[in-house]
Amino acid sequence: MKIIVGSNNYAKIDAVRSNFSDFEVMGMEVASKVSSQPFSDEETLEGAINRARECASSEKGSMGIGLEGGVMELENDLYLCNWGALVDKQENVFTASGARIPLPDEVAKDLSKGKELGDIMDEYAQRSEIRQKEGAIGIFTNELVNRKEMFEHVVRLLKGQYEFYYKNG
Ligand SMILES: O=P(O)(O)OP(=O)(O)OP(=O)(O)OC[C@H]1O[C@@H](n2cnc3c(O)ncnc32)[C@H](O)[C@@H]1O
Ligand SMILES: [Mg+2]
Repeated sequence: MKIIVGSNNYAKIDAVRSNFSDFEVMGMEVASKVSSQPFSDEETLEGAINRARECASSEKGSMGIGLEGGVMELENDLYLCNWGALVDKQENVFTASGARIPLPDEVAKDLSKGKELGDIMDEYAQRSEIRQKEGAIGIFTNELVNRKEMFEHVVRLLKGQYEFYYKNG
């Protein structure tokens, strides 16, 4: 069976591949239909679902997975937040969220000026393409948890719910 991931970001595609080794997994750029930098759980989740739906409907018989990164405000801090959605061939939608950590004030300040986190992180850490590699979560956890690992956990939560649903059908 085929799984289409709504992104060309390696951190996302590899997170799906490592959980679905017996599936054909491919990435595809789709519209999240939310802002490129989501600013709440609701918006981030919506982006993940939109991506998954578009992937699933792009090819009959395939499953779609959408993974979306965003930030959300809590107790005067901005937290990294991540959401995933899996849409199966019957159009059932499964959702799960990922780990969250607070962002330093200077990063939060740049975000509120309208910059995208991916760009802020490259500037902050003087590296390139952090979004496809360790991610902000990797930088701020001393690389104990990188972006692929974080998404792997989200994908496992999606896969597990999908399996549970069909087992208990
Ligand atoms: O190509 P797509 O799939 O859109 O991948 P992306 O890296 O842009 O990722 P998202 O759209 O899911 O995330 C929204 C924004 O937040 C950034 N972002 C989110 N989590 C991040 C992380 O852990 N490290 C670096 N950037 C992150 C990301 O680069 C975007 O600017
Ligand atoms: Mg993006």
